[in-house]
Amino acid sequence: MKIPFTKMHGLGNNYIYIDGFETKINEELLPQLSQAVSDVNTGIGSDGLILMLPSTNADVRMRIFNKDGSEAMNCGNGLRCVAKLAYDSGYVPKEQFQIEAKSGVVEAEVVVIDGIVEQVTIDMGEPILQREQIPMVTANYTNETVINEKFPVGDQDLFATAVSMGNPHVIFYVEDINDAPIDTVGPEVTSDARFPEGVNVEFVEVLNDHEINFRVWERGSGITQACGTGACASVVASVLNNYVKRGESVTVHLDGGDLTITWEENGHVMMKGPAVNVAEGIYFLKT
Ligand SMILES: N[C@H](CCC[C@H](N)C(=O)O)C(=O)O
Repeated sequence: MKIPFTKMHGLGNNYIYIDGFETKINEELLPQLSQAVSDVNTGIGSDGLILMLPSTNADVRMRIFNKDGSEAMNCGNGLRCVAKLAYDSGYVPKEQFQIEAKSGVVEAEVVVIDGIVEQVTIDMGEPILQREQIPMVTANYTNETVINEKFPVGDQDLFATAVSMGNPHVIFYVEDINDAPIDTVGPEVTSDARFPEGVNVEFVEVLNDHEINFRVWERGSGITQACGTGACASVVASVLNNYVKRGESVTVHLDGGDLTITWEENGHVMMKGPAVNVAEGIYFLKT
């Protein structure tokens, strides 16, 4: 089966995008298709697979699968690229529209310069802070939320802040992002039993009250160049820990570049950043 695709990235967080309006794929094949296309040796090479699909609740729908084939509830970089793809494809001939993710419907706005979508703003909605909804399970806890809570990992006492953007994130603060134990703590915590659905693991260095450095070990994909939902969760966590201010924009420096995130006074988290086309092609699915 020949499958047309577009490879796109948001700050280096790259996915294989399939236009589900044109190409119909048996959805039972999607997890293994994500694994196959993500493989840099035998596939195309990516952090996973994203489908742009018709929606009855919004202008378009996004489904996102990680490199390991697991389906995720949300993807910030993916939403920006789906917005670009939907606008460029002509399916959504307007600059403000809605996208349905598994976690819910978000508002998107594309910034078009000389006919090209360069930047996209997504209203990511409200973060989820109640530990049982993250979900995070811990014995005899006292607070409903998880803010700078002792979180033993091996023989280390780390301190965790947990936030969901529809998908689960745990944030650890470090003195220097270059020393973040991403290769050890990342894989260990992402499948920790205290997170029954797994978790995206973020490390944050606070530079000042409007700038943070950020690295991520993503659930289902490992280290990526950027994580949009993770950047949103990290700004929320930084407000909760009094490092940055509610209602003020924060520049998040990720491996792949910068995102501008604001946790607005109305409770919504706004994310602004680029979406880039890399290539178009045909993938030969062996069935
Ligand atoms: N690995 C994530 C999904 C991708 C999120 C990330 N790429 C983003 O831009 O938000 C999860 O399993 O929840």
